[in-house]
Amino acid sequence: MIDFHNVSVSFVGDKKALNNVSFKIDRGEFVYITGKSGAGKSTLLRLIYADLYPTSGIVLVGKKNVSYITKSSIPYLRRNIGVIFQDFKLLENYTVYENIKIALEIFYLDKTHMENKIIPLLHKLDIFKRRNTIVKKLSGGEKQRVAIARALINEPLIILADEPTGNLDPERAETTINLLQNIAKNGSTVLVATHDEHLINKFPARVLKLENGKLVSDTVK
Ligand SMILES: Nc1ncnc2c1ncn2[C@@H]1O[C@H](COP(=O)(O)OP(=O)(O)OP(=O)(O)O)[C@@H](O)[C@H]1O
Repeated sequence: MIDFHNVSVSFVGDKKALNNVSFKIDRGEFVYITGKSGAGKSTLLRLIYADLYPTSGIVLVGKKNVSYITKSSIPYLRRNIGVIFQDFKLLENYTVYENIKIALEIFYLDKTHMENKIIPLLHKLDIFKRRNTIVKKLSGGEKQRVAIARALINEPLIILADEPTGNLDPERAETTINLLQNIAKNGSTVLVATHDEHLINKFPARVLKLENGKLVSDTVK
């Protein structure tokens, strides 16, 4: 599903944000990406949703080489990828419900069909009561749960989560990882960038560890 061959990324000068990284992730795998701040976790995720191209090496997503994806076909790639961003990237002046609905609109569902998809997910993430609230009035933890709902609503083949539990209390963080692991069991491929060793130990899975842009270990906890 995701295949990195000797991938490097340089932004400026000689320093590499990713340095000769290779790994393969199969369909339905749940994988943590760990490493200190600046190790390259976000850069690795950005390559997968074609927000960035490798400086050298090959990134294959579902057998497609992302370096050859044209700007006009990026939306087709992203239809299959749900991204939970560190800074949420929600529409702050829209309600919780509208933020999730917009992500579904590309599928042209009727109103009832849409509600039948959105409402159970709002309950699952414990944000149903906030469905008509404008996003800018929400707490950080609530915004994070909306961002998670928006990423999951299309049932994408790949879910990329950059510190998805960073703003959540420990109990909600555990619920979220549990939810993401269950989604992987249903066939989606899930990558979670996190610093949180406690969560990794509590919900063990494959761990790719980055240090200064290098992949230093690939282990199953
Ligand atoms: N747009 C950019 N321009 C220049 N340098 C960048 C850019 N984005 C990232 N970097 C650099 O690349 C390296 C890797 O950054 P990246 O954001 O991938 O790390 P990270 O592991 O996700 O960190 P964090 O946990 O703090 O989000 C860092 O040295 C960072 O300063």
